Amino acid sequence: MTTALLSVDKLTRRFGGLTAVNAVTLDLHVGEVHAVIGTNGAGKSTLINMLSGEIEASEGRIALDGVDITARAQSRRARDGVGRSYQRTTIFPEFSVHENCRLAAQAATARPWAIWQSSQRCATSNASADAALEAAGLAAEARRIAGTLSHGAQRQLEVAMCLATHPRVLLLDEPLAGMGAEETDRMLTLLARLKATHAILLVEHDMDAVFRIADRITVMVNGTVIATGNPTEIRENPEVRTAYLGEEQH
Ligand SMILES: Nc1ncnc2c1ncn2[C@@H]1O[C@H](COP(=O)(O)OP(=O)(O)OP(=O)(O)O)[C@@H](O)[C@H]1O
Repeated sequence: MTTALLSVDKLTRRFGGLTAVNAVTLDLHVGEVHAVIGTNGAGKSTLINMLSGEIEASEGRIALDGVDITARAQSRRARDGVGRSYQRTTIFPEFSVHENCRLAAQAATARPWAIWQSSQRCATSNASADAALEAAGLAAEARRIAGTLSHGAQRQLEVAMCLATHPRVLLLDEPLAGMGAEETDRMLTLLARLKATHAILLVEHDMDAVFRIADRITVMVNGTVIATGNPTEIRENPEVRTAYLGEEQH
């Protein structure tokens, strides 16, 4: 097993009297898709929001490459290589596919005001956008207006926008939501390719897809991890079957 790229140790988040995430510990490795599953309100989005830096942890530690980043702001974490996608689509529909990626690349730089420079002069951002679209399988759509893409291709574009920021860790919040079978297949193929060079955390409700793509699965119930293991271990775990998969314990 490789050394973890992102280590999460006893991460906790309270909202008043509610403990949304309770002492969660997990590791993300390059070469692995690590899925986090759980029923509605289990704390999955809150966990991702803490890892990306959108909300602060109440307790616990997040380390990237062994360096404590718990107190770092979201913008700094993004520059350090922690990228995320969102549950809802965040593209600019009236801009081209390429422009969306270029803007994402520029926004992630240490000089965000460069966003006002002529796009032609932003050679680095253009190159990042080209590479991200290639990696996400969208190079042929670069000139299309983003809003005219299919729903599945728009979710692919969101992954491309994330890739344009040169992340090493990908935090993906329900990337398969609303997708048909063919679009799901395309996204899973993309994730299988990306995991060779990234550590991927996948929050997803589509259990068929999770069990197809995940190398490791963490199961959360009411903010607490009740099991972590490979798909076979999780499928056979009696506690998981009772608490989450809705089956009686035999
Ligand atoms: N900003 C907030 N203020 C108060 N409570 C919150 C806040 N954000 C989340 N919660 C609560 O924390 C708990 C965990 O929510 P969270 O959205 O992380 O769950 P989830 O597993 O992502 O659910 P879903 O699958 O429905 O997206 C829920 O009880 C939710 O109501």
